Amino acid sequence: MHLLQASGIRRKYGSLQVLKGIDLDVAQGEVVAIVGASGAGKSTFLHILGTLDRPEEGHVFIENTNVFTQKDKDLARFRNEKIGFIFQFHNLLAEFTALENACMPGYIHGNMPEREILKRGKELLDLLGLAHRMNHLPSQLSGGEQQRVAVARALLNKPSIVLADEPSGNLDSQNAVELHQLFFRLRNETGQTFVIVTHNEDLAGMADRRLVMQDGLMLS
Ligand SMILES: Nc1ncnc2c1ncn2[C@@H]1O[C@H](COP(=O)(O)OP(=O)(O)OP(=O)(O)O)[C@@H](O)[C@H]1O
Repeated sequence: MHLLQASGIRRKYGSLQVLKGIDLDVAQGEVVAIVGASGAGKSTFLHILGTLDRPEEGHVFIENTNVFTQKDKDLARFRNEKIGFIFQFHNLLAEFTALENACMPGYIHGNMPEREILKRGKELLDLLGLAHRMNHLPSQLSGGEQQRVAVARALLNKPSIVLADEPSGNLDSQNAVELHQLFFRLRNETGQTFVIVTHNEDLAGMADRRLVMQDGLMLS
């Protein structure tokens, strides 16, 4: 059984058929990269995998849950618990420290005692080489450090899967390489599963599978 199974995903905006029937199976512990020309539909597909958007047709199963049969409220809870997101622009909250930002999904989730949330946040920031930056505000961190805080935030609730959309798109090449290595380290050490949309061919080449999207279809 796959960790994630998407089948027959179709989505249109107005008369534009952006996704034309896409299937994707992802195994536990896999790192899958999706590449393709601008406008191919990669972000639209990733948003659907992340339950941020609903398809017109098709199904997504994550850990055996048929996600879109859930009501919006249940889906929001499921998303917070099971899915970690990393975007090109990290969207850290400017008035909160690195630690507070990393802990945010734990506070939203509301199931873990605060002590445990803080413990997990500190452990993750430590793992990501940010032990000495926990009490800094985002504005006091470099771009690479900010993106690593976003990675810690994505991992806080121990998600089943992390979805990343151009995660290194805003980083210089050195920081990009470090971030990419971090993904594989997390996979190797914790079995974390990733689906990553990227234009970065070095990252795509390192992935277990490099899939190509074109005009709303998955080519390989
Ligand atoms: N909310 C929206 N309303 C209307 N059209 C949209 C919307 N979101 C995306 N589109 C269109 O859908 C198509 C696919 O967009 P998408 O962002 O999924 O592509 P992409 O492959 O991720 O591109 P890029 O590599 O440039 O990020 C594009 O033609 C885009 O203009």
